[in-house]
Amino acid sequence: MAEPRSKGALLPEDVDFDDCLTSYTHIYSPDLLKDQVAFITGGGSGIGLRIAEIFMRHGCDTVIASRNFEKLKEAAKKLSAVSGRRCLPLCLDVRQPESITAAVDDTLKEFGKIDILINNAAGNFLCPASSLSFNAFKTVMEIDTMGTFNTSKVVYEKYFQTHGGNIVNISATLGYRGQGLQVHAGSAKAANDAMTKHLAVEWGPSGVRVNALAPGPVSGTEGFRRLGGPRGEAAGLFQSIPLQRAGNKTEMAHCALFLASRASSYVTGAILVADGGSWLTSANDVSMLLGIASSKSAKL
Ligand SMILES: CC/C=C\C/C=C\C/C=C\C/C=C\C/C=C\C/C=C/C=C/C(=O)SCCNC(=O)CCNC(=O)[C@H](O)C(C)(C)COP(=O)(O)OP(=O)(O)OC[C@H]1O[C@@H](n2cnc3c(N)ncnc32)[C@H](O)[C@@H]1OP(=O)(O)O
Ligand SMILES: NC(=O)C1=CN([C@@H]2O[C@H](COP(=O)(O)OP(=O)(O)OC[C@H]3O[C@@H](n4cnc5c(N)ncnc54)[C@H](OP(=O)(O)O)[C@@H]3O)[C@@H](O)[C@H]2O)C=CC1
Repeated sequence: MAEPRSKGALLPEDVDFDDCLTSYTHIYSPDLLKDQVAFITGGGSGIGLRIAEIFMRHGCDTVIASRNFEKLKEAAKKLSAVSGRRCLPLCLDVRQPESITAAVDDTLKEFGKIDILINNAAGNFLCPASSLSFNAFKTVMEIDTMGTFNTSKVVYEKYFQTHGGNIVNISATLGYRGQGLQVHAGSAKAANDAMTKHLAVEWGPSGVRVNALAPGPVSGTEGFRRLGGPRGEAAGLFQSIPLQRAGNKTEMAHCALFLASRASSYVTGAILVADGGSWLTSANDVSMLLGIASSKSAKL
C-alpha cells in the first residue's frame, strides 16, 4: 500500500539543522555538474550549504564564501567528506566589493574558472516598519540587494563576460503579496527579482543566464527560525499553504540545481517559485498569523 502523504511534518532529511545529509538518492544524473565550479555566497549554512552539498554530489567543486571563516572551514570539511569533491572556504562580506574581488581572484587561482554563481547571502529579522531604524533597512538592502549586485558584477567582469556562466539569485516569495514586519527583506528581494531580469537581458549575449529561485518557508534554516517558522508550524499555520507544509533545504537545492545546470539551458530571466503555493493563499501574513503586535518599540 502507498505511504500516506506527509502533512506539515518535516521530511527526515531535515531533522538535522545544518549538517550534510546522511543518505541521498539522485534524482538528476550524478554527472550533471561534473567538473564544474560553483561560487556560493552564504554557503556555510542553511539553504546555501545544502546547495553546495547537492552540487558536489553532482560532480561540482565549490567555493563557500561568507563572513564567518571558522564556520566555513567546518562546513567545507564535511562537504568534501560526503562528496569526494573539493570545497574551498573563503572569507568575504558581500557589502565590500574589495573582499569579493579578493575571493574571486583566489577562486580563479585555485580552480582556474567559475561556471556557476549562487547569490544566497542575506540577512533578515522580523521588525515592524515603524520601529525599523534607517540603518536596519539600509543594512538589509546592502546585504541582500547590493550584495547580489556586487558579487554578480565582480564575477561577470573577472570571468563570465568572456567565458559565459550561470547566475542563480536566491530570492523569497515574502513580498509577493506584501507582508507584515518584512518591509526591509521584501523590498530587497523584490529589487533582486528585477535585477535578475535586467542582468539576464544585458548579459545574455555574453552567454550568461541569470535566474532566481524564490522559496517560501524552508524548515531547518536560520531564516525559518527568525521568522517564527517553528511556532507557526506548531500552531498549524502551514495548513493554509496549498501543499500544507514548509519546504526543505533539499527541495530548494534541487531547484537551484535545475537553474544552474544544462537542464535549464534555454531559461533566463526567470523566477522559479518554490513555495508550495503559499504566496497564492490569502492567510500568509506572518505577523497576523503569529499574533505579533506591531508595537513601536518592539525589536523582535
Ligand atoms: C519562514 C516563515 C515562517 C513562518 C510563517 C508562518 C506562516 C506563514 C505561511 C506562509 C509564509 C509565506 C512565505 C514566507 C516566505 C519566505 C520567508 C523568507 C525568509 C527570508 C529569510 C532570510 O533572509 S533568512 C537569512 C537569515 N539569516 C540571517 O539573517 C543571518 C545574517 N544576519 C545578520 O548578519 C544580522 O542579523 C543583520 C542582518 C542585522 C546584519 O548584521 P550586521 O551587519 O552585524 O548589522 P548590525 O550592526 O547588527 O545591525 C544593523 C542595523 O540593524 C538593526 N537590527 C539588527 N537586528 C535587528 C532586529 N532583530 N530587529 C530590528 N533591527 C535590527 C541594528 O540595530 C542596526 O541598526 P541601528 O540603527 O541600531 O544601527
Ligand atoms: N529560510 C527560509 O525560509 C527562506 C530563506 N530564503 C533565502 O534563502 C537564503 C538562505 O537563507 P537561510 O538558509 O535561511 O539563512 P542562513 O542565515 O543560514 O544563510 C544566510 C547566509 O548568508 C551569509 N551572510 C550574511 N550576511 C553576509 C554578508 N554580509 N556577506 C557574506 N555573507 C553573508 C551568512 O553567513 P555568515 O554569517 O558567515 O556571513 C549565512 O551563511 C537567503 O537568501 C534567504 O533570504 C528565502 C525564503 C525563505
